[in-house]
Amino acid sequence: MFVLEKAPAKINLSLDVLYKRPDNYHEIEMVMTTIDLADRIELIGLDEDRIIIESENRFVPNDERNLAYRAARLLKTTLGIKQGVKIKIEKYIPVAAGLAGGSSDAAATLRGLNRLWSLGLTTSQLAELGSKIGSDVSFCVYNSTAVARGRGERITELKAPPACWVVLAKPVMGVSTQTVYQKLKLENVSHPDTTGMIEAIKQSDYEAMCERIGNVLESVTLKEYPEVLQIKKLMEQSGADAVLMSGSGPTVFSIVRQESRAYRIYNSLRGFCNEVYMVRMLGYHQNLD
Ligand SMILES: C[C@](O)(CO)[C@H](O)COP(=O)(O)OP(=O)(O)OC[C@H]1O[C@@H](n2ccc(N)nc2=O)[C@H](O)[C@@H]1O
Ligand SMILES: Nc1ncnc2c1ncn2[C@@H]1O[C@H](COP(=O)(O)OP(=O)(O)OP(=O)(O)O)[C@@H](O)[C@H]1O
Repeated sequence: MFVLEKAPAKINLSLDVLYKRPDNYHEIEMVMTTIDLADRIELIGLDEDRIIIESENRFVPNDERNLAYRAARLLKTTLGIKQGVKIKIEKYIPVAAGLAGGSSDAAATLRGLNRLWSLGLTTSQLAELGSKIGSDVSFCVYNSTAVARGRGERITELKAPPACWVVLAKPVMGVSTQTVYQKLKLENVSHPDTTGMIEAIKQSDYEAMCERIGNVLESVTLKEYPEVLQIKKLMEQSGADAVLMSGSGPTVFSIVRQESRAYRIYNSLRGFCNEVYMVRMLGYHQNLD
């Protein structure tokens, strides 16, 4: 028996940090959506009681450090499951990019094992389990558009954003999420209008969505890494409707309505950056231009 699951990347349309909590996490409020850039997860049932990770990507650990491994182990220990699983990860999402690749693999593993082992868990039960693996995993379990609060685990789903193209560029270095949060100085940041962003999505108001885009973590990463700032400026000059860094970075994305303009940005970035992608926000397959 085997099942296949798609594990899409996320982007943050807005990311606000409200305060630092006593547990050393930050209380956040962010609007996220999934994009059509996805890893492919294959789960193959094993009779023996073990978890095997297979991945060709040299940046992805194939032991218990892998978030997909942790997801399988968590389900097994929580529910006392004695069967094993081989988890094959075909990696397409860049690693340590601010696109929640590992979290999405963990979430896809939770969804897929729920099917493979006929566990009958609800999405909210899977999301609650996912929060024990990482702050972004709950959102990734829902696999849609949502507001995330708390440390990222309190999810309220939203309708899909207005149709558009997303061009992403990832500079070569990876960024440590923990270090970015540690270096954040909240007194110096301008906070995004989260309520306005939620309203723009509810109204399917593309212009308002573009105006309300914002990420307080840019104040750290753009300062520490001039390459990221340079990509952001290039995208702005190339005629994007909105440009933002995703998560703690270093990936920067442009939002554009017209396919022809998305291609222009994609082509102009390819000269500067090895990893450039042009995708749609998920859920839109027609009437884009
Ligand atoms: C930057 C984002 O990706 C935005 O979606 C998330 O906030 C981070 O999600 P994540 O990578 O799943 O985060 P975790 O693996 O839970 O935490 C990594 C580290 O980031 C910091 N962290 C994370 C989430 C949060 N709300 N406050 C934090 O301060 C903590 O130092 C933590 O040790
Ligand atoms: N399945 C996985 N895919 C990618 N990286 C993984 C995976 N499991 C564990 N990791 C480890 O997690 C680290 C961060 O990887 P990931 O691609 O999830 O970062 P990210 O996109 O910046 O995450 P986030 O946006 O949630 O902060 C990697 O350096 C890698 O060692």
